[in-house]
Amino acid sequence: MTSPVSDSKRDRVIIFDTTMRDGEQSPGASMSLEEKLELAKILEEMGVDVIEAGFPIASNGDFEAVREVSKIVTESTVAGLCRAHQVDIDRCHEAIKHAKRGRIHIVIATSPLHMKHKLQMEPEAVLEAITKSVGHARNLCGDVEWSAEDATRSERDFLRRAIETAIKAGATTINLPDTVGYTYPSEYADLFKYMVENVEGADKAIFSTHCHNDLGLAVANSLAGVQGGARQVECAVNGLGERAGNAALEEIVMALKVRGDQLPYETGIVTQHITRASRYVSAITGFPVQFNKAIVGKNAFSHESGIHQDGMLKNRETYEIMRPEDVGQGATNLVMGKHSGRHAFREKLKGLGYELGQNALNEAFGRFKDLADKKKHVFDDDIIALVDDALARGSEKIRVVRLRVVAGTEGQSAELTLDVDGEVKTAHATGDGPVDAVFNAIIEIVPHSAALRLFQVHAVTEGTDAQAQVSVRLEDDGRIATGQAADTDTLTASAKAYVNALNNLFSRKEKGRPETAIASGF
Ligand SMILES: CC(=O)SCCNC(=O)CCNC(=O)[C@H](O)C(C)(C)COP(=O)(O)OP(=O)(O)OC[C@H]1O[C@@H](n2cnc3c(N)ncnc32)[C@H](O)[C@@H]1OP(=O)(O)O
Ligand SMILES: CC(C)C(=O)C(=O)O
Repeated sequence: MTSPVSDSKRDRVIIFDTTMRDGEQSPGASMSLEEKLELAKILEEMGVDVIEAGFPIASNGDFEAVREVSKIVTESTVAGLCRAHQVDIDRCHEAIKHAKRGRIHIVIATSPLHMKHKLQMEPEAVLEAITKSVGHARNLCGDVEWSAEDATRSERDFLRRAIETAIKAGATTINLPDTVGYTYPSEYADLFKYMVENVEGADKAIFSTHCHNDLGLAVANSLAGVQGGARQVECAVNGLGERAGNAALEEIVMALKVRGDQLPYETGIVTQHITRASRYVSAITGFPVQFNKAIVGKNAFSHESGIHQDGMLKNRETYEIMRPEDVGQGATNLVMGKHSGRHAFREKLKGLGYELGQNALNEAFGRFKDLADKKKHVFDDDIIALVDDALARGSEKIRVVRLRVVAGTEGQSAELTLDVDGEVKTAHATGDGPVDAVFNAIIEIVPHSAALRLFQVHAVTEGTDAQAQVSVRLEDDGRIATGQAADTDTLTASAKAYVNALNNLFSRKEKGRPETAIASGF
């Protein structure tokens, strides 16, 4: 007979990870033996209490995975799943017998629908199968979990009898799965409360949740189950699982940690390992983690809006209810984009080594907003390029005002407007290619004898929307001047770089300096 579960066990929630069993039931999420062994190590290090490593009767591969995981795991309990069949249980026992702590997990359905159509068994025969299977398992292993498949669509009184039968036969954990993700939080909480209060022998077992996400309620339902008296939660990393998945381990754990005022139960999870586990599972299954996924998504701790960024800079708790470091996500990320404000921009520049005065900051901020309107991602390198560009442009006499280029198979021409010492001038030119046409237009507006010695383009960042960074070198009478510019439009960047080089050349001439001048410090 099992003994009552101690009070200390009821103060904590046991985390039962089923990524390798239910998670692997997701079509396309198969994992190799090596991957499962590595995952088992990660889960153990993370402090998972029970690792369900497979369904040993399902295949030799599953058997081997449960057996090998059992051999290497020493802290966590290793469980294998079985139907209420002796052959399944014996095979499972064979696999977990190497574990320091092994668990046999038996499932059989208790809902009228499943019993009638799937099992084709009378309810009384199901009760008999529970007695036989759980009793057999208990003779082999001291830790037996029994699951009432489709518990949430089962008749309450029959479910109560089935649970009592399982406990009487020696089950130490009673799992009430919401197999098809059908239940509601209040209903699920009430189911546990009712069973904990009414099942004879309830104090001899730990009650457990196992929720599927068909209605997106898996995590909410699991927490409601805990509210109702469950002290084990079955879940999977990244919410992997059959169909729409299982309750996500990381969400359950952090909801318990962050809102201990609502559910004052500890877990043994070292939360700093959560992101590593998530990334590993995503890598081996090939299932990407959506950007806005709670806890482990790329954007979970990223802030782009100016008002939020300003709040974060003043006090991070304004917009973060947990710290990214606590889940192994690194630092908070203030993403620079079109919704960012001056506070965040100034902070970003400080981080990049720039301290600008108010006017220069405003000028750079205006250019940044224009860039962010054009470009989906503004990277640090983009900001460096535009600030350097703005600094370089500070003292120039010639400025690009407008550029229009026609390119393609019909020929190339450029219509360019420059501000030359306050006078706005426009020229129209053709050329051998659009860049040549742009440079010819500049020469038409500002006639000069300098020769083009270098024209170089490279992308500041990746992607077709990347800024082009253009370098131009001009030589006139032994004087060399270089100009650089960056823009999402390569031709605009080319015009600005050329004009920048001209400004430098003229400035050198005025100062009588023959040496090389490099306009901006990229
Ligand atoms: C809710 C869950 O996630 S439960 C776990 C689901 N996971 C899996 O099914 C993955 C592993 N499964 C498998 O590899 C295979 O289904 C096996 C090896 C278990 C069984 O394969 P097969 O013997 O070919 O049977 P098949 O899968 O076609 O049908 C299932 C049989 O098990 C019976 N069965 C289903 N659940 C149970 C159960 N919990 N206890 C006893 N019998 C059950 C069915 O009634 C059916 O019996 P029948 O052949 O007499 O009609
Ligand atoms: C085996 C059980 C726990 C299950 O996966 C379910 O009912 O969803």
